[in-house]
Amino acid sequence: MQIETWLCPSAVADHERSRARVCVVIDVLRATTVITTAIAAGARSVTTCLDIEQAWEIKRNADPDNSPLLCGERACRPIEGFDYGNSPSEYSPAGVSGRELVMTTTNGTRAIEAASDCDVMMLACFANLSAVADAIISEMSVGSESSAAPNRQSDATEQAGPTEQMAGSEPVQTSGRLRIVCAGTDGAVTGEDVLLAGALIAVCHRKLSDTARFYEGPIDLVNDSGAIALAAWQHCITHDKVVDSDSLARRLAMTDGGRNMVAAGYEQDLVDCGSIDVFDSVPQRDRVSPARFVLR
Ligand SMILES: O=C(O)[C@H](CS(=O)(=O)O)OP(=O)(O)O
Repeated sequence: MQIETWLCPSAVADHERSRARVCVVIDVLRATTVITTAIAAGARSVTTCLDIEQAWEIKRNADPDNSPLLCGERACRPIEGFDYGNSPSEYSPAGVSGRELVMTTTNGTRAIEAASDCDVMMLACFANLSAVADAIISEMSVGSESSAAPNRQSDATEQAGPTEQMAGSEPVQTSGRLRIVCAGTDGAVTGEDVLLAGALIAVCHRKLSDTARFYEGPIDLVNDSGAIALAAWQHCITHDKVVDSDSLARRLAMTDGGRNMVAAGYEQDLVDCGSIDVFDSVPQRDRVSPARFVLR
C-alpha cells in the first residue's frame, strides 16, 4: 500500500494533488472527533459545509419533519442559534440519535473540502483509530472477502517488538494509494493531527506486517510527510511516554491545537479527543451526496 500524507492542505505540492482512491481526513481537535462521536451516538448523517449561512440554508430547505440539527464553532465557541458546538461530550445518543446533522467548523470542514478529490473518504480520530485502519485495509485489500478480513490490534500505543508476529495465517495483500490529510489550524501544521497521521501509519503497518522494521514492510511512504508523521508518533511513545489515553491527552495539551483549546476553556475536550479506540464507527462520505457522512 502506498501512503501519501498531507501535513496540512496548504502544504502540498501540485504533484501531490492528483485524485486519490482512498482519503482519510484528520482533525483531532476537534471536527473529526466530534463527527465520529456523533455517528457513534447514532446520528443518521453529518453534512459538512464551509459557511454558517450555508448551514442555515440547508436547514431552511430540509423537510420540516426531518429538520437537521446545526452544529459547529467559530473561534472555538458555539455559533449563535446553532444546536451544538464542537465539543465531543455534547453529542449523546439522547440528543442526536436518528437525527441529521449539519456542521461547519474553522478547519475540519475546510480540510474535508480540500481533500474531496477521491473515491472513498473516511474521517479519523484517536477514538476510532483501529477501526479506521481496519476500514482502510478492507477497502484496499486485494482478493477474496476472507483474505480482506482485518487483523485487529486494539492497543495503538503498543510498540512492535522484534519477535512480534501478525495474528492470522496469511498476510493481507493491499494495493493502491491512500492519502492522509491533516487539517492543521488556519493553514499551519499542527502536532495533534500529525501525531494521529503517524499513529494511523503505524497501526496499518502492524496489521499488515510481521516485521517490526517499518521500511522492510508492506507500506510505501511516497512522500516525506508520512515519514515525519511516523517519526513524531514514535517519538511520542518512546520519549514522551504516551502509553494510554490519559498520557495522550497530556501530550495533546502541548500542541498548537491543544493550547488553543486550553486558552478557550475546553481543556476537558482534550481528554475526549485523546481517548484511543473507544469507537468502532467510521464516518464515510456518502457516494451520492459528497458532503454527507454516514456510518461506514
Ligand atoms: O474549535 C475547534 O475545534 C477548532 C477551532 S480552531 O482550530 O481553534 O480554529 O475547529 P476545527 O475545525 O474543529 O479544527
